[in-house]
Amino acid sequence: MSINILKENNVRNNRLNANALKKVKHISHISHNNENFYTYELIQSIAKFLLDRINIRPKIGIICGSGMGTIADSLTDRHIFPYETIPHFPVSTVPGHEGRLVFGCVNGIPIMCMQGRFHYYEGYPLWKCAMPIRVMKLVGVTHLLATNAAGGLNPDFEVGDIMIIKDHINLMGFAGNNPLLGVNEDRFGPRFPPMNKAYNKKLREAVHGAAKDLNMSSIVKEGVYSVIGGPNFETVAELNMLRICGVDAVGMSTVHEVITAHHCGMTVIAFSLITNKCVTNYDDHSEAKHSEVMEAAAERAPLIRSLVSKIVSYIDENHLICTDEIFSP
Ligand SMILES: O=P(O)(O)O[C@H]1O[C@H](CO)[C@@H](O)[C@H]1O
Ligand SMILES: Nc1nc2[nH]cnc2c(=O)[nH]1
Repeated sequence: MSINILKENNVRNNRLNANALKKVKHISHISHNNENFYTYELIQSIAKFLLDRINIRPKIGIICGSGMGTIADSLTDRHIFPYETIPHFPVSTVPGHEGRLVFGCVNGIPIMCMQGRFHYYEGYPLWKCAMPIRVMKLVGVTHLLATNAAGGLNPDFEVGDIMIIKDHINLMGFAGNNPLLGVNEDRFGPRFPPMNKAYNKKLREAVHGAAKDLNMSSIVKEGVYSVIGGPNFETVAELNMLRICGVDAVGMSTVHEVITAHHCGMTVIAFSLITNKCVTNYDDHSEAKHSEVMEAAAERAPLIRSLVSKIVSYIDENHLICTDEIFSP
């Protein structure tokens, strides 16, 4: 090929790339649901809105699962933001999710707590459900503690057990639905984040240690969580399929938050409260009910608060000094 043809090809390619980039720039603000993605600057403005109104600078974020809002109620020196008062925030629509961001302290350690999370089945795309995690990141949070209520699929699990999540199966991701959809924002993290170390091993061990101190080791298990989109609970056949795939507990949340947190370099620990045993045979006439999920959560509330308090102290004592991973916007 002559030098001239090569030059012409280069010019044409550059023009095509420029056009493609323009297009991508245009669509980068449009989601599959034809709504705006949150830009980095918008998330920054939400973080600033919050930081301008509080005195503490939390490094630990907590998400309260269904019926576990008392974790937030037990914080001291609270500053509460109902979601509807925060610019660009979605609102909570699920019973057992109060819908407030609560800043406060556990054992004197500053915390940013979501008293109520967002679920896909509420009609929000996953990137919107997970947006508060990015707000946490820009507020300065380095460690995320996510809790949820889940159905126990492992036959050894009982109602009231706590399952430390060691891994997940992102069923919604299999179908192409992911909180990281859209043009990647490099200031948060890489386009293709690995997920094999999403649930921090050291913190998982620390939770076992905390459970031992609290004399509750017999109810603390470890396992794989899987997310379905909801809002219906699973069929018998679906549950049997999930069990064959190695799932120990099933729910409708958390995975989008964990992916988003891990993507932006946060250290993650998560646990499920087993609020019901999954119905895996046709002769069992019991049915999953949200009211029972909430009752089981209320019953375990004091133990969960004690466990959370121990985990927070552990993170404070052992992890926050390690600042090399901390991201600066
Ligand atoms: O995962 P969290 O928010 O704890 O809630 C769980 O409980 C609800 C069903 O009872 C679903 O939303 C499920 O995901
Ligand atoms: N998907 C799902 N979510 C839950 N949340 C609490 N229990 C359950 C359950 O059995 N299935």
